[in-house]
Amino acid sequence: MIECQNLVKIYKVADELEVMALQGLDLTVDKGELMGIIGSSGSGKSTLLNMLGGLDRPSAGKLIIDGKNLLQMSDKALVQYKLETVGFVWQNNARNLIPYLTARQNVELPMLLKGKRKKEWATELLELVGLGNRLNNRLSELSGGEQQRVAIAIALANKPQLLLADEPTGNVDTKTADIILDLFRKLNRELGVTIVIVTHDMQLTQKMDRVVAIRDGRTSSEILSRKYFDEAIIDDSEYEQEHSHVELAVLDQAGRLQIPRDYLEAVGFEPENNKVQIELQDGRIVLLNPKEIQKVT
Ligand SMILES: Nc1ncnc2c1ncn2[C@@H]1O[C@H](COP(=O)(O)OP(=O)(O)OP(=O)(O)O)[C@@H](O)[C@H]1O
Repeated sequence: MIECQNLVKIYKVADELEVMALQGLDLTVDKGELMGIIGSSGSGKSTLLNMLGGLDRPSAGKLIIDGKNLLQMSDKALVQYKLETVGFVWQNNARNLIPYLTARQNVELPMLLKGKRKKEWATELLELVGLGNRLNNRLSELSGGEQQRVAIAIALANKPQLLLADEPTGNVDTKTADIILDLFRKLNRELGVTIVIVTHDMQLTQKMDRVVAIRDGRTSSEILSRKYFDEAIIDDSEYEQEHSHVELAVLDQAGRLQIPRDYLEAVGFEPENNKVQIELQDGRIVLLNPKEIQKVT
């Protein structure tokens, strides 16, 4: 569904000043997947989501979504892409919602923009997100969690292939966050829509099959649930353990590997020491701290 290769995004902030928000990011997402993206503040998560959603254009690299090349797309095709292929859910749902319209009218709005209002589909969607009894309530009469569910129904109004959510549970309490994530899982299962969720909530990531960590504008590691890992990589039921995850570091096409900082710290690698010794030992690649080797010899 999504193929990002060596994706670069450079923002010009002043005449001579540039920020490289994505620094050659690689990411593949399969059709029908529900996956999470995590990373510290400023790592490039929102930038990536904006690229995937066609809200902004990458500076370089490859970005193919649903067979469409987003780097070569005309402005007109991009407008069509945003309307038809992709749906967005934001942390601040005021971006999607009109308070004086009812829940159903809000869901009908993107359909009207595309050309045709479909009352039954709007009703069906609101039922699907658990708001069948709130169809005719104005948005201002709904709770924060309910409004977020309307926002999800709006994002699905034009039957997108891809649903993107940027911190969708950022403004709700833990219990509501849990309900919203369960809802994403249900929609993923029942509608088959591919879902990418940016979150900093590690509790939520426990419930996802695959989580990709971004550091400094690059994919640094992937955390896979054991179940997903077994199906995707090895077929060994010995590993069956629910809610247990494995972490995979990403090896890019040039053979570069990013090692999580906490791993380096745990074995005493210092940031200023930018070299490790690399050895092949019994079919394993072993990284050694050069300082330790000096001590031994
Ligand atoms: N429109 C912009 N103009 C200039 N710089 C930008 C712009 N948008 C983002 N950046 C910069 O790009 C980098 C990545 O920002 P981004 O918002 O993608 O990070 P993030 O991981 O989503 O952070 P957060 O979790 O705080 O939202 C940051 O250094 C940010 O300052």
